[in-house]
Amino acid sequence: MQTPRRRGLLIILSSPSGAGKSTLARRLMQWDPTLRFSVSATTRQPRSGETDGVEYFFKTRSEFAAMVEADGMLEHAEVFGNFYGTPKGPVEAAMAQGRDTLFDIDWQGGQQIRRSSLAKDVVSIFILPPSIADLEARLRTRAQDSDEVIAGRMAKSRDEISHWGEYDYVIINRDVDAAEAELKTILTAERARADRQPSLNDFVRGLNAEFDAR
Ligand SMILES: Nc1nc2c(ncn2[C@@H]2O[C@H](COP(=O)(O)OP(=O)(O)O)[C@@H](O)[C@H]2O)c(=O)[nH]1
Ligand SMILES: Nc1ncnc2c1ncn2[C@@H]1O[C@H](COP(=O)(O)OP(=O)(O)O)[C@@H](O)[C@H]1O
Repeated sequence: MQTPRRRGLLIILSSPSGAGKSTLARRLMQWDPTLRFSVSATTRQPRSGETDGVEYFFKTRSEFAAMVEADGMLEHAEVFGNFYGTPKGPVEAAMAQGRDTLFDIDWQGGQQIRRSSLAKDVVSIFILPPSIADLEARLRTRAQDSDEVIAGRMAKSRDEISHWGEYDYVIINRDVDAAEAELKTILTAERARADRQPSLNDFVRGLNAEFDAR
């Protein structure tokens, strides 16, 4: 029988809207196709270019409520007047297979997962913009949201940023290539740490057997 692999890690990315989480998540997925992106359910309207089941599962409010009611969400929260949540089944399946999952969720979701029984498998990373002027410029150049929606996201960004200290790592996304490199370094180190655990357990079991035999 094969030695069981370690459980998959839960890699949580949070940031104020426009700081660059989706861009960095996309780059990380290209770098490592074995990484699984957690596709959230949301009640917000799709943006142009978004496909149901790829960026999000787009749901009506009643469909979303039914998923919560059926205990189908690992975490869920209201963000910018819409509901967002992480379907639980695929995360549990990936963890059991030893596959790491990447989450693009807000601080409320990050906090719920860190406070759950899965906390020890979490690696959490907060992405900061280099400045608030840059943050606003990025939301505008993304050109996906109306002025009103952008103003709403800017108004919430201070609150989101105030949670940076709850995360394991913080990356300032000044240059996107540098931020990507930092993210890969974090992931590589955290994986090495998680990977050695099963073999170390076996090794220390061996040392204890040696004690017992003395
Ligand atoms: N708690 C929680 N937050 C989510 C989830 N999915 C997305 N979000 C967050 O909801 C916020 C808005 O996401 P979105 O509408 O895609 O806008 P964007 O971040 O500006 O691209 C972001 O902070 C996301 O990280 C989820 O499943 N749970
Ligand atoms: N380091 C960076 N420098 C300049 N623009 C960036 C940088 N990182 C991301 N962007 C751009 O900023 C916009 C917002 O990024 P996005 O990844 O959609 O943010 P979020 O998912 O956090 O809302 C996008 O147009 C993206 O191409």
